[in-house]
Amino acid sequence: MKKMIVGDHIVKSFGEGDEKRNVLDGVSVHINEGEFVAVMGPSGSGKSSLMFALSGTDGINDGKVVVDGQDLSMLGEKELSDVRRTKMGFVFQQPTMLKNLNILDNILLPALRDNRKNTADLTKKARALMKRVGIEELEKRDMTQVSGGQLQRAGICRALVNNPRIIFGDEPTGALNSASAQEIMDIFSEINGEGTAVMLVTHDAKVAARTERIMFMRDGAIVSEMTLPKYNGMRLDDRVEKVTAKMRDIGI
Ligand SMILES: Nc1ncnc2c1ncn2[C@@H]1O[C@H](COP(=O)(O)OP(=O)(O)OP(=O)(O)O)[C@@H](O)[C@H]1O
Repeated sequence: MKKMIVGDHIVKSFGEGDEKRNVLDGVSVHINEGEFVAVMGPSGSGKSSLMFALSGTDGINDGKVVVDGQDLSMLGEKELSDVRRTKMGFVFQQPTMLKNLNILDNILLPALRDNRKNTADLTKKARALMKRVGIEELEKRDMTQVSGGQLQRAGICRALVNNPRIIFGDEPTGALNSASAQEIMDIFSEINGEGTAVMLVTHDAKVAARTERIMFMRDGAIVSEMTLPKYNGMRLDDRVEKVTAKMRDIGI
């Protein structure tokens, strides 16, 4: 399997002098093309920092991150932002959307910054995505007129509109009730089934149990990993039990 992203001895630190602390302490990790992975671990263990490092969102202090053979530290700001815009999509716990724009325009906003793309084509793509995730009726509403689950669906459309090769999700179901969370996970599974890699940071064993590889972090390091067969919609409870047993074993 081809590696899409490789992190090699990543060190990320905050603070100066005696206060200096490594939040990523020499982490080596990879994500394969089309893979579905989760990162779990206690609060403050470095999960989001790892995601920000692997996506080139944040610089690192040592080690390197290579995306499709390109060492991110060798790229200028413009090239780095091109890599992020063309290859990556981002979904957060609370989608940040502008209040004065409707849902459709919010979905289109980041993509339209890339003026090489045609607005009509992008709009068509955005509408197709909205239909697919079941929010096609909502394009004229603003973010205060939709539910949390609908807003997150819009966030996923926004992340997908540029056809990324990987979606990074930082607690994408964290603000949702459990039924909406599972529906959002159905969408991630579908996207992944079409070949897009997905990396989710989550506290929720039910979310992680949908993926095929889980990395467990503690104190800025990956302390354990488990793999699961691709989820086929069956026996989620058994998978969740395996994940929680592993968490108990390693004490997180
Ligand atoms: N900008 C920053 N300045 C200083 N410390 C930071 C900064 N960003 C993160 N940290 C610290 O780095 C550590 C790791 O944070 P990170 O957000 O990666 O953890 P996490 O595992 O994602 O936590 P959570 O599950 O609570 O989101 C934490 O101790 C956090 O306080």
